[in-house]
Amino acid sequence: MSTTSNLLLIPLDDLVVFPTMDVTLPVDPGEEERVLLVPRTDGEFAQVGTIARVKRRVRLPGGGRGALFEGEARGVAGAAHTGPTGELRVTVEERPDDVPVDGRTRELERELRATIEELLQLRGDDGSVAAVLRAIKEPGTLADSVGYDPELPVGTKIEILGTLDVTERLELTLRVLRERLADLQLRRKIREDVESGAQKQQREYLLRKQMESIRQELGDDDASVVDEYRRKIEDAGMPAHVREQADKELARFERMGGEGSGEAQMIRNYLDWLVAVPWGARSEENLDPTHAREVLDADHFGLDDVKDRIVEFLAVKKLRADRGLDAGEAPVAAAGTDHDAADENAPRRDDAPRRPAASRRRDGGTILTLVGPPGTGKTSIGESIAKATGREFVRIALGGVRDESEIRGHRRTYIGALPGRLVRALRDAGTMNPVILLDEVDKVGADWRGDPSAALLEVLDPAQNHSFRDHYLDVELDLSQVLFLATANSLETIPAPLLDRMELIPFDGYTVAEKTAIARDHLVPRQRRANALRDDEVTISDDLLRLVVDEYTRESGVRQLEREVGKLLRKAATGIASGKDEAPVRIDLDRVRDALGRQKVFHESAARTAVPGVATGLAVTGTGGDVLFIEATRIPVSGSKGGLVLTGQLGDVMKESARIALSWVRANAERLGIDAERFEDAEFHVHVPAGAIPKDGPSAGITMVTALVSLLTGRPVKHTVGMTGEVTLQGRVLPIGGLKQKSLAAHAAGLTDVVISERNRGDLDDVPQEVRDAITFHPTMSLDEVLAVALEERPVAVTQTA
Ligand SMILES: Nc1ncnc2c1ncn2[C@@H]1O[C@H](COP(=O)(O)OP(=O)(O)OP(=O)(O)O)[C@@H](O)[C@H]1O
Repeated sequence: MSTTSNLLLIPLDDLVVFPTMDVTLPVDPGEEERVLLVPRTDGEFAQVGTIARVKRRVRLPGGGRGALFEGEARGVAGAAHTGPTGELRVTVEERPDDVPVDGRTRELERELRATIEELLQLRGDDGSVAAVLRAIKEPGTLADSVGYDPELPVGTKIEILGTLDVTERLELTLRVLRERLADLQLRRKIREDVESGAQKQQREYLLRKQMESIRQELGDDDASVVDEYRRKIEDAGMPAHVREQADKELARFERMGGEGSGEAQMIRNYLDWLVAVPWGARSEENLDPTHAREVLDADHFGLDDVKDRIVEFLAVKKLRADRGLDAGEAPVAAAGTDHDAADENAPRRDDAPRRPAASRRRDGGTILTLVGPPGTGKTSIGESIAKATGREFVRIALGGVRDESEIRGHRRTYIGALPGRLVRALRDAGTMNPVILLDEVDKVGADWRGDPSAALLEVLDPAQNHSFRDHYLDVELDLSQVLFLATANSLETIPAPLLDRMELIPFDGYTVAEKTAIARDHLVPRQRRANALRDDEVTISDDLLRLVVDEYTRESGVRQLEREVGKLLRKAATGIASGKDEAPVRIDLDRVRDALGRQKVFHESAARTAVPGVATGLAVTGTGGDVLFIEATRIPVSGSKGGLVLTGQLGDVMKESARIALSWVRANAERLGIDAERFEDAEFHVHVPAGAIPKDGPSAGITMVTALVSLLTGRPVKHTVGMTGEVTLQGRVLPIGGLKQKSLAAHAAGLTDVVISERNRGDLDDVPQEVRDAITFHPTMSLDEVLAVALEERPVAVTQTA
C-alpha cells in the first residue's frame, strides 16, 4: 500500500531525520504543508528521506525563518523537477512501516532491546532512557531509535533510514549496536588497565596502540588518517606555538574516533588549513637595484618615475637588510606627528595623487600604493616587482569586500568557516615572503559586518603584523616578511589611517605616442604569441598602431588597445591558418577596418561647441582624465528672476560652483555686454553630461562661467579650447588637481589650448613633453582672462533660446 505525492525537497547536509522525530530547521517551507527531508553527503542525495509535516513556522534568533517539522513516514524520492518558483520538487512514494509479526522479527526485536539495555548500562544511563525505549512498541520505531545516537556516523544513519523492510532494519541496527558495544567494552577494559597502574607517559602510548588495533579490527582507516596528519604536521615546519595547537587538535580528532561525525570533519578541515600555510618556506630574495631595474624595463615601456621610485624603495630595503635593521623593528613615529603629516598632505576632492612629503615616508612601514586609472599597468608592474625580487606573487582582489571576515576569516564555530584572504594568499604563494598585491584598496567598503579596512590596517602595520591572528586559524601568523603593494583608482575613498601608511606612486595614463610604443613593443608581441604566430609572420606599422589608438580607443590605459590589437592579430592568424593568406602578412588600413569595424572614437568638441552655451571642461574620473561638455540654456519662465536648474547628478560642491558662476555672470553682466533683461522672466539650466555618472568637485567652475557667458552673449566657445579651474565670486581662478591626467585627456580629444589657473603652472612639469608640444597652456588669474582665451570674438547668428 503506497501513495504518491509531489513534495518540496529539503536537503539536509550531514543530518538524518527519522520519521518519529520532531526537528526545528532553519529552512523556510513557504506555503507547504508537507515536505520531504532528504539527507545529503558530499553533494549526493540519499534515495530515502523523511516525509514531514510543517507543524509551526518560527522566527530564529538572528531574524531568519525556520519551521518545526514533524516526521511522518519514510518517502522514496522519485523524479526531481523544478517547481513554479524555481524550487526543487520531487515525486515521493510514501512508505509507512508494515507491521511484520513473524517469529524472526520478534526474536530480532528482543535481541535489540537487550543489546540497547546493555549499552545503556555500560554508558551509565540512570534508567530514564531505558524507560523511554521500553515504551516504544513498534519494532520499526525501535530500530529507528538506534539511529538517534549522535555518535553514529552519518553514513550508517542514512543506511538505517534507507532500509524500508522492518526485519532487515532490525538486523542492520542490531549489527551496528553490537559493534558499538564491542568497541565500548574494549575501551572500558583499556581504561581499567591503564588506571590500574601504568605510568602517565606509557599510558598515552598504550592507549594509542590499542586504539589503533581496535580500529584495524573495525576496518576503520582513521588510524592511517591520523598518521598522515602527524607526518604533515611534522613536515610543515611550524613555529612551536602553532605546532602545539596542531598536536592538540590532532589528539582531539583521534579521541573522537569515527570519521563520520561532523565535529571530526571540522577538525580535519582545520588541520588541512593549518598544514597548508607555508610555515617554513621562504624565497631567496634578490634586492639588487640594477637587476630590478632591468626586469622592470624589460616588462614595461616608459613609466620612468614609477620605476625610479620602485628601485629606490628596493634599494632602501636592501640597505636595511644589509645593516640588520628589520622592518618589523622600525621605530614608529608617535601618532600625533603622524597625523599632522597626513593632514597637511590630505588629498583634496578631485585631486590627483600627490607626491607624499618626505615626512610620510616612514622607515619600512610604508607600502607602495600604485594609484591611477584602469589598464595603466599597476597590476602588471606588481608582478614585475615580484619577478625582480625573486618572490612569489599573489593578488588579493578587494573590490566590493565589505566583510571583515573576508580578510580575517570566520571563527571556527561557524559551519563552513574559512580562513581569510591573507591566509589563502599565503597558501597560494607557498612561501611566507611573497609579494601580495592588495588590488583596489579604494573599493573596500564597511557595513554592519565590520570594517575590513581596520583589519587591513593591522596587516600593514609593521608593529603588529608579525603576530596577525586569523579568526579561523586562531594562531599567530608572521606577516612581516610579506612585501605588500596596493593599487587604487582614486584616493577619495581610502580611509585616512590607511592612506597614512601608503607611499603613493601615481600612474596617470599614457600619451598617444606612449600607447603606440607599448603596442609595438609589448602588446603586439604578446598577442602574436597568444595566437601562435611567429615574429615575422604578421607585421603592423607604427602609423597604423597610432590610428588604432586614435580611432578605436578612448582610455587612459591600454586595456582596450590590447583587445583591439588582439582582434587584429587573431584575424590575421585565422587568415593564415585557413590558407586564405600567405605569411608574411602586412596589416594595412583595409585589414584594420575589416577586423575592427568603422572608426569608433570621434573628436566631438567641434560639433558640440558649434552653438553658444557649450564649453569644454576637463575632469578626472575613476577611469582617468576625460573631457566633458557643459551645456547652458535659458528657459523663459514668466515671473522668475534668473533661477538655476542643475542636472547631471552633480555633487554639492559642483552645484555650488554653478551658483557662484551664475552670480558672477549676473554681477558682471553690464561689463560683459549682457542685457540685464536677459535675467528677467527666465531660468537657467546647466547640464553636465554624461547624466548617469555622478560627479563632484570645484574644478568645473570656469567652464560653467564660460558656458553661461557664451550663451548670453551669443559668442561660441572656441572648439579647440578646454579648461579647468575653480572660481570665486570675485572672479579669481583657483588651482585644481589632476592636471596631468586632464592634459592627457585634452590631448587625446584633439584640443590645442587648455586654460588653467596661474597657480597650476608648477604642475606643468608633470605633463609629458609630447603633450606640451601639442597643447598651448594658458595660465590665468581672472575670469576675464579665461573668457578672452575661450570665446570667439563675434556672436553667431543662431540663438538657441527664445
Ligand atoms: N607601460 C606598459 N608597458 C607594457 N605593458 C603595459 C604597460 N602598461 C600596461 N601594460 C599592459 O596593459 C595591461 C593592463 O594592465 P594592468 O592589468 O596591470 O592594469 P591595471 O592598472 O592594474 O588596471 P586595473 O586598475 O583595472 O587593475 C597589462 O596586460 C599590462 O601588461
